[in-house]
Amino acid sequence: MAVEDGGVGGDQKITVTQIEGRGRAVVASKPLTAGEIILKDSPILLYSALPLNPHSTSTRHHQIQNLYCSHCFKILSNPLSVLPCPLCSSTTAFCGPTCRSTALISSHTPWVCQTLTRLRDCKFPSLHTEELQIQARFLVAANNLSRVSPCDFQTLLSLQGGPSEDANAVFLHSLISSLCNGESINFTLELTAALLAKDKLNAFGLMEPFGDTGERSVRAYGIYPNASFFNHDCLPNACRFDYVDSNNSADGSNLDVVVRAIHDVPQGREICLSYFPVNLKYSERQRRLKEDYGFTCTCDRCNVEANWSDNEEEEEEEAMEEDNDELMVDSDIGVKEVGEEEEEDESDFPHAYFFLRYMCTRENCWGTLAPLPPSNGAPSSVMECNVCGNLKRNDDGGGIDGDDALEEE
Ligand SMILES: C[S@@+](CC[C@H](N)C(=O)[O-])C[C@H]1O[C@@H](n2cnc3c(N)ncnc32)[C@H](O)[C@@H]1O
Repeated sequence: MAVEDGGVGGDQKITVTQIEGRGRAVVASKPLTAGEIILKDSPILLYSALPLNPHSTSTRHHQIQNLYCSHCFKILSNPLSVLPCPLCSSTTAFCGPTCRSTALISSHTPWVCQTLTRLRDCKFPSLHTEELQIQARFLVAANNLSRVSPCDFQTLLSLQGGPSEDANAVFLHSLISSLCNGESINFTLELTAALLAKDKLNAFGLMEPFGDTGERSVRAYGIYPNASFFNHDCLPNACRFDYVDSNNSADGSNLDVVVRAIHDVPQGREICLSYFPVNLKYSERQRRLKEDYGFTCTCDRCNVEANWSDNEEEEEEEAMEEDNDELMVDSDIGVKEVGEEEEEDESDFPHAYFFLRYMCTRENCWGTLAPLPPSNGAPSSVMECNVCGNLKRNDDGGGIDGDDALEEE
């Protein structure tokens, strides 16, 4: 394992290392305590997850159009301070003068404004899929980045993902080139395809607040160059938080992502995130990792579950849906009530402990729990869910009781 550089973001808690078969990987350069902040990272590029023409897709999108600041992506809570874009006022709004003036020279330049308006107005039926519209938004943002911040654009180019045959790239490349009438910089088809691949492999979704329906929808996508180095594990030892609506937007820090250790991590251990909710079953995880990220996962959990029968997979899923109170490992049914006999071989389901301790018990949430950051080196006994934000006290006697839920901050 060769160390590529001395640390990420000047923080010597972690190093980026090349691991055969996994590419670049983040490794703990010292022992990390549960809850410790491993990385705070700011985006080099952000774009809305709303389709260009919300009317052409779903009512939900129609309803939430213009609910967010187009620069800092905070909810527009004060209608009196909302300012429209001077050029495309009907589709773009900002939470105040600071976001508007910053956006006009960075994320929403006149070129972006004009190109998005042309894309919205164009009548290509093939642009009527949500996927293409969101990819078009990304390509416009990436093209703009190459003009306003060439250095960040080079960073984007350094991320994982190369050109491949991609029908969407062919269509979007020709569409954006024709709409720009030569005003687009030299984005070749190959570069367009590579950028779309980088977006697919590296973009993080900034999620809508957790709703009662349990539906997880994305508000915006961001490219976080350092957070992009984390590889995937189906039982991660770190998870990612964002605080778009609660943190300060004046300095852009509301858009930062924070990666925290879920439990203690020894020096030299690779630090991994899960690229999706941990409750997905084996076949679904393998399918998504292959189709979306191009690899076959061979993590400890997958190695165990690869030998399970379909029945066992379904039983694990059912077990995770049960109330998690007072459950223990059981090799046949995944989990069992405390007090039942414990004769079975726990190696068949070694990750039951993870679900009991680190999976949010709120209905339909499936978020991951990590302790709050330690204070004076002592680990916190309060766990925070990275999806719904709930705080729960961890009694450390095994298990987290729903009755211990704390008020959300
Ligand atoms: C967000 S990038 C992670 C950093 C990447 N390894 C790099 O070199 O930049 C995602 C890509 O990393 C690789 N990767 C992530 N997790 C992996 C794993 N568990 N096993 C093998 N490859 C993995 C895959 O190529 C995936 O498409």
